[in-house]
Amino acid sequence: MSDHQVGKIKAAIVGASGYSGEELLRLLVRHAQVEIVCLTSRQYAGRPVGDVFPRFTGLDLNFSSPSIDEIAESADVAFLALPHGVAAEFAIPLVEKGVKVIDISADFRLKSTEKYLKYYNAEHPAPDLLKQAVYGAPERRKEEIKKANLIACPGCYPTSISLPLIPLLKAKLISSEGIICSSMSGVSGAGRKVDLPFIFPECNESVRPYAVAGHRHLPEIEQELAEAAGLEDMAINFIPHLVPINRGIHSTIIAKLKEGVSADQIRQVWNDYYADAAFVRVLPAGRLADTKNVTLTNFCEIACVTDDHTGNVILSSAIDNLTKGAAGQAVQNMNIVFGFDEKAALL
Ligand SMILES: NC(=O)C1=CN([C@@H]2O[C@H](COP(=O)(O)OP(=O)(O)OC[C@H]3O[C@@H](n4cnc5c(N)ncnc54)[C@H](OP(=O)(O)O)[C@@H]3O)[C@@H](O)[C@H]2O)C=CC1
Ligand SMILES: CC(=O)N[C@@H](CCC(=O)OP(=O)(O)O)C(=O)O
Repeated sequence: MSDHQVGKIKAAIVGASGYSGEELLRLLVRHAQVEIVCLTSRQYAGRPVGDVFPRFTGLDLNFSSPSIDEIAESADVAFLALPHGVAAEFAIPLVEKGVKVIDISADFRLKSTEKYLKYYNAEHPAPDLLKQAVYGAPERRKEEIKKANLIACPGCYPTSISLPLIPLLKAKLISSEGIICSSMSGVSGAGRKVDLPFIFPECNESVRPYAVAGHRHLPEIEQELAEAAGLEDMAINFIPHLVPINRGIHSTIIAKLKEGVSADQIRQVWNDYYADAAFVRVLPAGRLADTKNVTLTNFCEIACVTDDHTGNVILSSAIDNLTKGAAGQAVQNMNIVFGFDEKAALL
């Protein structure tokens, strides 16, 4: 048994004044084995957390300016809820100083630095560290996560798309060609900032696609699907939409079924693959995924309908972008790294 299993571990939330940071705080304050020692924000440094997030009024914690030395001195684990590019600047010294880093940004998700350059319009900020990073999908990388010093939490859209598709690609129930993913995200996915396209009158009463055929999550989704299919590369269509809800992602995925595969077989393969998964809910025939059933939870719901007319299967998945799509998955990863109950603070 490691020391961590007997006492509380000390956690820092770097970028605690954003939406993912707020969600990390919501989850970690109720974690019996975690003490929050540091919450960073440049704008709100010195202010009590309840000033910024009134729901935490009375919690005896203040924001502080981000300082790598202070984080390294006080914390066993640091959650990076920072913009991509900035996260790597913190990850490099923190990993070096022996802090476990759980990164919610996209900096360490892509194995290919060429793809990072193409989709993030920047040279990869830490190519050497990238080799150490483990893609933190608990349903398929638990053993690697246990040993990791740096975890790259999957993106929100990739989580909602990979969870239903990966078991079907592995079992070869669907073709790896011609997959179409149409996803809808709530506005909190864009972060806690004032930006014209995301203010209320611009998004309310509106449903709009964006970044079609070039969204930065496309290479991440393709990377994970190709690995499951045993291929070097894969190409899919991914069409994200912004919808006027605060939280939640729903993905509708269309794939060509292999001859004779039934919806019951798909559910059986999912149930087998996810038999030990704490947060994947396979829905029975007749039900489709609904964001309202996963809001403020770490669950991903998955469901399917086969279409005899086209020979396609239609998959439906739902997550909360801030929980399973960000902070919840990060806490799940922390639980695995430190040997806690994987569900701690998440049920
Ligand atoms: N929102 C979502 O649904 C999801 C977000 N993510 C990822 O998580 C990360 C955070 O996202 P989100 O919470 O939405 O973002 P927000 O914009 O809501 O918050 C960003 C946080 O980072 C801090 N910050 C920004 N720039 C710097 C900097 N240069 N140095 C130090 N701190 C900085 C901000 O605080 P301050 O300015 O006060 O310092 C704030 O606390 C991003 O990489 C995002 O892509 C991942 C999955 C889902
Ligand atoms: C609605 C919205 O804008 N969503 C964001 C994705 C959410 C996010 O922060 O993406 P990561 O998981 O990569 O961090 C976007 O499309 O860029």
